[in-house]
Amino acid sequence: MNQEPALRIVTFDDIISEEEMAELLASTKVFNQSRDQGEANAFGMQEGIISSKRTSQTAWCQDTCKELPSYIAVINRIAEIVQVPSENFESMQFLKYHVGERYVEHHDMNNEKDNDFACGPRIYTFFLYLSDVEEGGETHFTQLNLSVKPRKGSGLLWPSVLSENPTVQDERTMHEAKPVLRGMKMAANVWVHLYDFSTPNHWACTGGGR
Ligand SMILES: O=C(O)CCC(=O)C(=O)O
Ligand SMILES: [Fe+2]
Repeated sequence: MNQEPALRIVTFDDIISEEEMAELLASTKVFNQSRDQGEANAFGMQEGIISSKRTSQTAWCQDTCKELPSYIAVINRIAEIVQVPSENFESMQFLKYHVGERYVEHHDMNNEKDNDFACGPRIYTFFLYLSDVEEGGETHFTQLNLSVKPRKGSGLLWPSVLSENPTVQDERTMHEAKPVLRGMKMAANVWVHLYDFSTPNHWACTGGGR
């Protein structure tokens, strides 16, 4: 019998505390215009291109940010939930959306070329909502007709690949960030790869410096 493989999208309350949010955001003052993943060169280093699809601002948790007790605690919490070692995680990426800003429909596993990278494709997204939003700013799964409203401190986990074959994109998790209509949206991505991300990312792997 041909059965649709299972798909679980899970929400978590209070996955990050007020104090942890404050510590992480205080360490990342520089937000840049969001970039997309451009073409990869021969070494697997992707070009970052200013995005027309994503009008938010982005900042990466880097260097001392990654040594903060809050960062380590949150990352360990996520590793425990997804049962994947934190070496397979990209650094946390913070997002800030003002009124009118959004991210159009896309998939977090770019395409099956991501399998060519040493770190493999992104298998999960663990998304953190770092603010409430007065109106708009939902994460909307376009194929599933499912909208998640930002709630400060909550988390959302979804897969980007099929559990029975993690090299194949799960097209059901196409999604968009709806425009913020009132207020401001702060959030963060933690992308989880199939293989070790930290070691190959020293030389080149998807996600480096975007
Ligand atoms: O802001 C959101 O709700 C989703 C953002 C997103 O999909 C992304 O950054 O890849
Ligand atoms: Fe996304």
